[in-house]
Amino acid sequence: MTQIYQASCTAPVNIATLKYWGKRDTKLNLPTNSSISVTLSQDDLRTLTTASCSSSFEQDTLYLNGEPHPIDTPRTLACLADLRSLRAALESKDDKLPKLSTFKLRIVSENNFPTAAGLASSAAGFAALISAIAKLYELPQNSSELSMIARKGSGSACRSLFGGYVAWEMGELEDGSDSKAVEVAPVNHWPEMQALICVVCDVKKDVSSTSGMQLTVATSDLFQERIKNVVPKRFIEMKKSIVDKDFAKFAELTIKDSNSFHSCCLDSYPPIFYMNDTSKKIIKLVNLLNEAAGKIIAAYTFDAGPNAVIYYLKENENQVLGLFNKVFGHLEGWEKAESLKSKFEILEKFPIDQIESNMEFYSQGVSRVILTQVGGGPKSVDTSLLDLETGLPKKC
Ligand SMILES: Nc1ncnc2c1ncn2[C@@H]1O[C@H](COP(=O)(O)OP(=O)(O)OP(=O)(O)O)[C@@H](O)[C@H]1O
Ligand SMILES: C[C@@](O)(CCOP(=O)(O)OP(=O)(O)O)CC(=O)O
Repeated sequence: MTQIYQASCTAPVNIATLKYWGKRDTKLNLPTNSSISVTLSQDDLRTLTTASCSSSFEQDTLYLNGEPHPIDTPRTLACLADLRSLRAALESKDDKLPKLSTFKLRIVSENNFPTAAGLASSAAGFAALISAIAKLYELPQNSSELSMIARKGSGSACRSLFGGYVAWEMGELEDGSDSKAVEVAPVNHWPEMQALICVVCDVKKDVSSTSGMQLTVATSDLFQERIKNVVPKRFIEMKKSIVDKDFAKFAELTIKDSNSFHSCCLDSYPPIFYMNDTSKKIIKLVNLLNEAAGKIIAAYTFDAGPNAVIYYLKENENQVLGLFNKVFGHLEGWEKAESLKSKFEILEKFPIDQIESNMEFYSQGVSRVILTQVGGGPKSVDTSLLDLETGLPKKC
């Protein structure tokens, strides 16, 4: 039987605290502003990808969650072309290397969370795909270099090449060779960062990020102010807040940036709405919580959809989860917090009567919660999703 070469990697989801919104080059996914994100733990949300190649494979194929998935999209093809050309360069220098760059690829991938549900599956998906192929090809490129390939798959995917706190530097060059992800701080610099995700029940968004940001770039005046004057300053301040582990500052900037991004969506013509009434209820709960605490202990942020991600520190877990468990405690996702529940509390100054008397209203609209935290970057793993006997995805 012809030899099958294979390698597997996992990669995380990242949720931006300073949003990427707008492209200056749609083909290369070059952004109009720099952005910052927190990488979330792969214990809770991760993609596992096995990349394989063989001279016996007749075409490039991708299986996602057990089903064949299109691989011939311009973005995926751009990623594969870059990786193959880096491998070809190695092969041209060393005759002994097998000519993997000429073989067709078979990629098998699984997300352990809902795909295309506004939970950044494309970011984890492209980061895992690039990491697994780079491992298969034994490429020497570092994470920043690989992030530039992931960026061509999906802009935000470039930040999933790192763990911890990550910046995507927008760069200036036309060929995108300076538009890459870099580490702001590793997980262990500020491991106390937690994230509560409220998955809001909704149909698939009707305006994709890609088309939404193009509409904003073309029509929003507010957006010009955002990229010229707001984000450049915020980028520096947010990096500093991470280095200083200044949660109040980090949280304020995160909240303001989510608001600014959604304002630009509303200012687009015709307007784009990603948040819904449930999202607004969650914003209200976070605001009331921070007011009751007398300082910012929780920061909400929303991507191009209604799901809320709430960042908070471990030291405020009982107060933050106490409130959200009160409202959404009936939902799936609290199993992880079982041992903490006895310590959950409602802050004395929190107007809980207001919420309790309207509980039906507040508790509706969320389908599940995910409790997670800051986590590490892509990992090389031995687990393979490929059945070497059949050359097909393993049956789970
Ligand atoms: N594991 C994966 N491997 C390769 N591609 C993937 C993988 N997971 C997701 N994708 C690609 O990303 C697409 C989903 O991206 P989409 O932007 O619609 O949703 P999302 O990333 O989950 O949500 P959002 O971008 O709003 O956070 C999938 O249809 C698929 O093409
Ligand atoms: C709101 C965002 O989540 C937008 C993400 O946009 P994508 O990275 O999904 O867009 P493409 O580059 O077109 O694939 C903000 C962010 O993650 O920074």
